[in-house]
Amino acid sequence: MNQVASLLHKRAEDAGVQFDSVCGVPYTALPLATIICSTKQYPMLIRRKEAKDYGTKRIIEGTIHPGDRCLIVEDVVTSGSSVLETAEVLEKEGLKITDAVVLMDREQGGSARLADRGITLHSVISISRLLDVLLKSGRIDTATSQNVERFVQENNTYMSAKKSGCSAPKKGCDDLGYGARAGLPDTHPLAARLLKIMEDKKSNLCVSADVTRSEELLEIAVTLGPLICVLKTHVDILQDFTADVASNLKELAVKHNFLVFEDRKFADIGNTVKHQYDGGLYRISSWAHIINAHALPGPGVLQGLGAVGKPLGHGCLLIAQMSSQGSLATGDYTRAVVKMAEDHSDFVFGFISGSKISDKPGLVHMTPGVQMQKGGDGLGQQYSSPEDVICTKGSDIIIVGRGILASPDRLRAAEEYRTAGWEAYLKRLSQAS
Ligand SMILES: O=c1ccn([C@@H]2O[C@H](COP(=O)(O)O)[C@@H](O)[C@H]2O)c(=O)[nH]1
Repeated sequence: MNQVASLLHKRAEDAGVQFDSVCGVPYTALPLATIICSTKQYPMLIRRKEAKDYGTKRIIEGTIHPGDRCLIVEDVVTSGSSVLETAEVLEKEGLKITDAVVLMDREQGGSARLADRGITLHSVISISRLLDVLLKSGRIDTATSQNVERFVQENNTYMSAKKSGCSAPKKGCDDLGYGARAGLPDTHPLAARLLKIMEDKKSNLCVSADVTRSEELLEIAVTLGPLICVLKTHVDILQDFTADVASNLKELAVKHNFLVFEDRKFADIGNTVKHQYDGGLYRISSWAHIINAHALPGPGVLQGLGAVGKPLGHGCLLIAQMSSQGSLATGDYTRAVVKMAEDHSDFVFGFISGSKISDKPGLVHMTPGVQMQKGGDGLGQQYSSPEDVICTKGSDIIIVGRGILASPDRLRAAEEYRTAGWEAYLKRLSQAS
């Protein structure tokens, strides 16, 4: 208890928090607040959960000086509601509550909810940092860490509270349809074009045309073109690529109104990726509307790619999460990618991610690892269903490869995925309204 109390005090001190008194959230944090006040000589306020029915009948014990700043102390924060309840009681007594300090932030929306109410949350440790430490020291395995990560992402109390309270279409709300998002002033022109295609074609299906012969690639574009919003390629797995393949693909994209996405996953310094995008055998920038990049090298990768792609009106997706088992793109890394995307919104228009990770309605989320049935491919790929990806996880586009390519009737399979993706989107809209 002494160690924890000392860490909490140090956290507040390091953050430069100014306060006149301390109040612990009942009950677990009461002894922590007591130790801080006793060792560091602060006046302590005690919040009763229920007023006594005799004596002073006060709900706050201690000497109250209206206008004083009181620091709230808590052990674990999930939704932030206990901290808020305590803050409300203290504020009614005229105290100012600007900061709270907590041992562990479970990163399920508490910090955002408190920030909405003008309270900054300072945590000694977050759940993602705790997972990193436990994983690195061999105390938990990767699967456990990923399960917890997924649970945290899927149980964000702030996002779901916002969802249920979202009545009118406004920026950041989940009930904005693809078409409405296309028309927002902050939406990147390429994202606007894509969202409009999706609305017009009633399709949030991207087919991943992972084939090794150009003829088959073009055949997929011809047959499935009318059903899809994006055709994704891995040009470097083609055995017989020529410049003609690229120009045929461009023509088919115009004819069937889809965008071409080369899944090149650039991940080098700016100067190198610039050449890889613009030159070489494939001259990717001359035919792909969309490319993607890892954020690992830092913003230089976007400077290099942007120097080529921006003048051409192209756009880039940042890889914030991966569908493969054991992926290291989680937690703090994913959050840093979201920040990088938001800081480079003149070129980055969305993410490769397993779920919706940014509330900015102009950003598009595309999710690979999709098949009708959950499962894997034995080589690390993990599959979720269209319903799960679009409706539950709030992503925008399903990326489907072998779920369609391995079918004896690719057209029928693509239509099934298009329908499943679109119905999941309509269900999401109806739940939000
Ligand atoms: O995290 C990622 C990023 C990219 N992919 C790519 O998507 C397709 C998926 O193909 P399936 O046949 O549907 O498994 C493939 O081109 C991957 O390179 C991904 O799967 N996961």
